[in-house]
Formats: sequence, structure tokens, C-alpha cells
Amino acid sequence: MSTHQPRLIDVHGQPAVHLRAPDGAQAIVLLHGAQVVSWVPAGGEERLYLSEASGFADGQAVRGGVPVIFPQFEQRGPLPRHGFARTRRWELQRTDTGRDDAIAVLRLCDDERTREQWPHAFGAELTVAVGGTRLDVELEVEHRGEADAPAFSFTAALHTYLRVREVEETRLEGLRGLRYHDNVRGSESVQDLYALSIDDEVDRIYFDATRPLQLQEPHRTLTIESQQFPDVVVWNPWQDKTARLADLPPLGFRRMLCVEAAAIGRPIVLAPGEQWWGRQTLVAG
Ligand SMILES: O=P(O)(O)OC[C@H]1O[C@@H](O)[C@H](O)[C@@H](O)[C@@H]1O
Repeated sequence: MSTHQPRLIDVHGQPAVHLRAPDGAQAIVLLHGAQVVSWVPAGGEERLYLSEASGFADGQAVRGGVPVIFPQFEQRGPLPRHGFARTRRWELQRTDTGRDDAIAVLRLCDDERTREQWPHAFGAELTVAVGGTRLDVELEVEHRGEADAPAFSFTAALHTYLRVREVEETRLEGLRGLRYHDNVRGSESVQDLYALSIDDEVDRIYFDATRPLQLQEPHRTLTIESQQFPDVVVWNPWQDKTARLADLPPLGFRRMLCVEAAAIGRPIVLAPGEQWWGRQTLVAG
């Protein structure tokens, strides 16, 4: 059996690590934002959406894959929208190929620039593991301040862009009974239908999800599980909003659905020395 060691590659001018498990499952992770931009399960096809109109410049957000949102979700605080983790270069700490999977660990720590925006000593680590039909993405955050430093709080998300053949033929199951905030209507509701169909702009935060979700397409399924990310964001900009996004092609919204593992409703609070982690797992079927 040949083992394929993780390789450093270039993706639109940005360094990235290419992971390949012994069974052929693959993922590509940019150092920029620690952003997974490609995932192909063993014997399968690409399951993440990456916009062909995305920019890849330093300091810019990449449209697609799995952006890491930290330490602020959206505009729920004073920081730039969705925080700074997605626009900073992370450090590649470690890669490994085991019997069943290939792994990359990336790290972002506070520096002068982060402290100007968010005055806290932190270490964030993203672990990506790919193998078989499964992709695991785990975010860990540690308070690295002195013992007498104040606690800090943050919101976070793994803003996963799932690739779909045709979003109108897609159903997301597993949200029934959950309370959600509808960002499009500015209202609160409870999901009463068993399956969410996407045929218009959708931008919702579902709170306290407990079950795995299933993304059903006519020819395939994706199971989406999360641990310690209590909330789920579902986002598709649809036609009009897409026209206002320079980094998404006009029909891009038909090929994607964001299903994000998030901690928004109850921000995470860490005292010095404390850690938190949350994980999203995708299983292709
Ligand atoms: O364009 P951005 O900053 O990547 O954000 C994309 C979307 O991200 C989603 O998580 C938000 O719920 C949406 O409101 C937002 O439009």
C-alpha cells in the first residue's frame, strides 16, 4: 500500500496543503483562513462549492469551501463582519497520513493586529481529517492570557458551502421543531415542515439543533453532524443578493447551499487557561 504524504501546493497564489488518505479521499486546505476549499470522498466527487469568481488575495475572504468564522459571527459585535480568522494566514502545524485518514492541523494565535481588534490572548487550532466518505473539521480555541486576565467571549462558525447539482431539487432534513431567527424577514419562527426546500433567499439561524441533518439530492445524500456547535445557519443568497456579490457568479447560488455549524445564540465564554472545541462532520452517501 502506498502512502501519499500531504503536499504543499499553490491554489490561486495561496499556499495550501493537499491531503490524500490511503483510500483516495482528498481535501485541500488553504493556509489563508485555514479554509478547506475542496473535499472529494473516496471514490466520489467534489462535495464543496468554491466560487470561480472568488478572490484569493491576502486579507480578503474566499467565497466557498469551509470559512472559519471567529471570533464574531456576522455583524453581531464591533469586529469586521464574520471576524478576522477567515482573512488571516494560519500556520501549518502538522500533517499526518494514517491507515484510515489524512490530517492537517493549522494554528492562529493573537498578534498585534488581532489585539488591536480584539484585545485577548488566544490560540485557535483547526484540525481537518479526511478519509473514506467522511470529512471532519474541528475548531479549538484556548484562552492563553495570564491567570488574572479577564474572561473573553466569542461566537464562531464553520461556514460550509456544500456543492449541490441544483439547489431547488435539494431538501434539508432534521430541523423540524427548532426555533430560528430569519435574517431575511427579521423575525423569529419555529420550523414546522419536516424538510426545508430552497426556492428563494434563505438566511436563518436555527438554535439548539440536536439531530444530525440530511441534505437530500435526487441522486445522493449528505449527512451533517456537529458536536458542541449548538446552532445551524442555512444560507443561500438567491438571485438578487448574488447580483450584489462580486465574488459569486450569477448562477452560483444554484450550485451551493451553506449549512454552517455555529455557536451564536449563547456565546462561548473562556477564562484564562480554558479551552473549547466544536466539530462539524460531513458524511457522503
Ligand atoms: O458575504 P459574507 O460576509 O461571506 O457572508 C455571507 C453570509 O454568511 C451567512 O452566515 C450569514 O448568515 C449571511 O447573512 C451572510 O450574508
